[in-house]
Amino acid sequence: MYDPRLKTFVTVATLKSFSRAARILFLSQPTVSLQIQSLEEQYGLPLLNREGKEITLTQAGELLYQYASEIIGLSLEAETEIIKLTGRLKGKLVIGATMTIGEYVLPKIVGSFKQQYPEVEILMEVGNTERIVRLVNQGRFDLGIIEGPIKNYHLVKEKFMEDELVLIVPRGHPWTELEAVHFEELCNARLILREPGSGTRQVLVEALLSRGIKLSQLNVYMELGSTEAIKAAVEVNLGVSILSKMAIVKELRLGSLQTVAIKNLRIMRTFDFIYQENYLTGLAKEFIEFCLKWCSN
Ligand SMILES: O=S([O-])[O-]
Repeated sequence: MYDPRLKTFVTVATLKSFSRAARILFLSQPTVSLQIQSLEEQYGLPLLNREGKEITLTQAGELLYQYASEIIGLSLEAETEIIKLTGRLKGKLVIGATMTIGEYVLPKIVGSFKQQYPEVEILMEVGNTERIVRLVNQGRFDLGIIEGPIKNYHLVKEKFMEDELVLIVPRGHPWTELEAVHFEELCNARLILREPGSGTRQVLVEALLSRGIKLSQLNVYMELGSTEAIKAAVEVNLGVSILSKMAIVKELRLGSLQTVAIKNLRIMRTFDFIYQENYLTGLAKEFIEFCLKWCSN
């Protein structure tokens, strides 16, 4: 077990804020300040520059940051090895998952993980990619699982599985007669999209950009922050949408939604695990392995 002041120091340095670190660590702000102060007294040098708007690391702080991150990482590694030795997983795992993953992929996996490891408590929060990435970076989750690109954050990303975004239309829509719809037709159709910040939307935007098309050239009729709401809107013919194949399995089976190919455009993406470097807990590591095995079966 490492000195808990190191975790506090690394959290303050990462978030550049005492108050945010206090919130994440469930400590009061005076406790966070006292812990940093006692480290500074121990080393006899200031670790943080507090002048100006942002907290930055001093030279001693930079050094300690590197060592502290390694110490914490090694401690988590030791935890993983000991878990393997005992073969008994227990504890709490806090996951942040994006919508498609949290609502359509993880429930089954979490269910069988719980069956195998009943002593593990799993807490899962669902949000869009932007939110999950931000909260993983703040240390709020042990593990994030996302469906869009990471922007402006230094986090470890590991591939979970492949996914495809598909064009969905309501039952009986004239496009279902076509082999594939031309892009020009799609540009004129009423499109129902996920909100900005969602991976689903970002992946679509990037796929369009790679073909020289801007989102503004499409007729975006509605933006909804929920996959279920989008499916319901398409079912009642308010427009068409582009969603993950994983999210429409039930509707395809029931026939309430249908997919249509887009000529010369296939939108593939990956779902990815994300976590802070050196901060992967033993439980999170086991969960990643479990998910990968589950998918390969
Ligand atoms: O929930 S998403 O699409 O980031």
